[in-house]
Amino acid sequence: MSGNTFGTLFAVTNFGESHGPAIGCVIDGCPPGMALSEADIQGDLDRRRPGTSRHVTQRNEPDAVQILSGVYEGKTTGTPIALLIQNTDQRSKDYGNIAQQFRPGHADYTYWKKYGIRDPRGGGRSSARLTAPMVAAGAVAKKWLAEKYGTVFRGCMAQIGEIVIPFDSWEHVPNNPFFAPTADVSQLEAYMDALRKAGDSCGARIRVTASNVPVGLGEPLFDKMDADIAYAMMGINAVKGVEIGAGFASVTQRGTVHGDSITPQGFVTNNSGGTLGGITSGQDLEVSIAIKPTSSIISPRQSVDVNNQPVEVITKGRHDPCVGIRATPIAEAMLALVVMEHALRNRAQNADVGAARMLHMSDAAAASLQASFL
Ligand SMILES: C=C(O[C@@H]1CC(C(=O)O)=C[C@@H](OP(=O)(O)O)[C@H]1O)C(=O)O
Repeated sequence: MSGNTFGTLFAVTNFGESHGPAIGCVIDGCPPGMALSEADIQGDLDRRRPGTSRHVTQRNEPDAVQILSGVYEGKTTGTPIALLIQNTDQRSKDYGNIAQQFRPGHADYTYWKKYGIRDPRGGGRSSARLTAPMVAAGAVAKKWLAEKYGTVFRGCMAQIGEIVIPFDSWEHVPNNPFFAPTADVSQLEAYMDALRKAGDSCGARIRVTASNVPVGLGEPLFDKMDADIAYAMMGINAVKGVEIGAGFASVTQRGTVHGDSITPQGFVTNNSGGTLGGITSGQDLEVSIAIKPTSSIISPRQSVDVNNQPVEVITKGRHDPCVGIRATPIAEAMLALVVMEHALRNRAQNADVGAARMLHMSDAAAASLQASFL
């Protein structure tokens, strides 16, 4: 395995480079019979695409998706779904110097050391552009899960650099370039304008949730739901931390506080982040990720070239001063792929009883259904 496929039952194989002719993915394992068109996928790609505000890279890609296979007369056929996104706005001359040098904090160094060859144009295979096919695949998973269980995925920016963003309402998220859940983003705009002028970059914290998640997804020892979420989130470029539920705040919580009380009406709090023992509880999945500052910045930094000679690296070209600004739809997509994988897995092992519980039947009703299967 060479690390380009995510998932097993809903397997997404990602291909392409930032400045090659196209990028895309092949989804193998999508259940048949679901209505699917490009329009179902394009909305999320539009939310992620570059060039949409002054706060992100000015590379202008339409990221128009084309379905090449796996759909007949508007429905998935159960065969591989190939999704293609053309690259149309490459400017490879910006990468002339970088081809021989290593940007501090970038995969340039490790790709070169590992393979002895790399496509440096736009970051090549290590480019954050390769998140676009995952967003496309995630849109397919989101659609299936919405139709089957009513599952809804939402994300927002919780912090940019030093600025903690208050959560006012999900309604604000689509109305500003930051995916901020608040109406007034003037402070964020001023912060980013100053950062860009200073030739520097910053990190971000992104929150992503899933509601109406079926109960019982996730496996007992390994392949826990939370373990797979962490694996998926760490697969996103520039992610350096993942929290589930209370996350690192659990360190200072007491057991009397952390354990979510259960009433006949349900859980009182959600410190667990929607998983207990690695298995979904039916509460919302609550995930938070830390994204590091972009490594491609114009400010000069100390490094070496491919001959190990000292150089001062200055990264020219079009870059995101904060890759976190466009990360919200990516995190939603990766969470959807994890839930999709586990939904199919649970269906395979536990179809009858699992289905009853997933539909939120009472334990007594599920037990009587179970008895009828034996
Ligand atoms: C194109 C995208 O982001 C790119 C991610 C990226 C990198 O090194 O990760 C470098 C830049 O590429 P280029 O120099 O070709 O403009 C970004 O614009 C995208 O996300 O679609």
